[in-house]
Amino acid sequence: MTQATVWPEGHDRVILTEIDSTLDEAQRRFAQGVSRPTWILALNQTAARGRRGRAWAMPAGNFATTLILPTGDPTDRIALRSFTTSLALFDACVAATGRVEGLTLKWPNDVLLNGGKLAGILLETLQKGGRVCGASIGVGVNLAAVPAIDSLEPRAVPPVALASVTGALVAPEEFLTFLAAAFARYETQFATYGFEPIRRAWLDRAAHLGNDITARTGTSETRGRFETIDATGQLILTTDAGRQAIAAADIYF
Ligand SMILES: O=C(O)CCCC[C@@H]1SC[C@@H]2NC(=O)N[C@@H]21
Repeated sequence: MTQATVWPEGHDRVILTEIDSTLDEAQRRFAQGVSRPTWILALNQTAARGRRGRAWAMPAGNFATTLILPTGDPTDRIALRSFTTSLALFDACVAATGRVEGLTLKWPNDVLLNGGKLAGILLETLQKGGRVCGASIGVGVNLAAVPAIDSLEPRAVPPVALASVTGALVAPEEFLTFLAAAFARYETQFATYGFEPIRRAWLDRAAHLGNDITARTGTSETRGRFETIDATGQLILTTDAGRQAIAAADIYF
């Protein structure tokens, strides 16, 4: 069962049949002048990318969007949108399916369903004249199908599709409204109360909090107990060498 949701006031949307990557399209459109939050939804992408230079495969029926978010915020505050977006994505999945069972968040911003990767986020900054003046937030969700399994890296969380686990067949256009509405709510909360309530909400939904996990940065690995995330969104691990704050890494359970 889905709940009625309205498109958020002040946000624009563009729906494209096909594009190389919605992140690239966001850069192009921002360069031409975009002053309001603008969601670019593509029904197919021919050159989509994921975190750390990986390709992102998009079977038919899956969800791909990039939000152009014009903002004068400094880059450390822009980076925290990674957490507001993952919370919004979590809520959009609940709204689309009517269930919360099995949904968790993996640092920094993946959404897991029954331990499999349902959705990922890639956040980049937007610049004009060498000055950062916005974010492009790319979101991919396996709504209908999982990408080919041969593209999976060793130890990576296997992909999972919303339709096969929950039975919910959600159109990308419908999912976009759930996501945009939830994002607008978190954006208001963030602007009003700062990061702390976002941080707590994120931790409430965190996968493997309190367990030993491995953080891989380039070629080095750190294993420790996943204690929390700090006020800047860094991952805090308690390791044999003491407490460590990690700004960017891939996580393995
Ligand atoms: O590696 C990840 O987990 C992030 C995946 C982000 C994929 C989305 S799909 C829409 C947007 N356009 C892209 O080229 N990538 C992002």
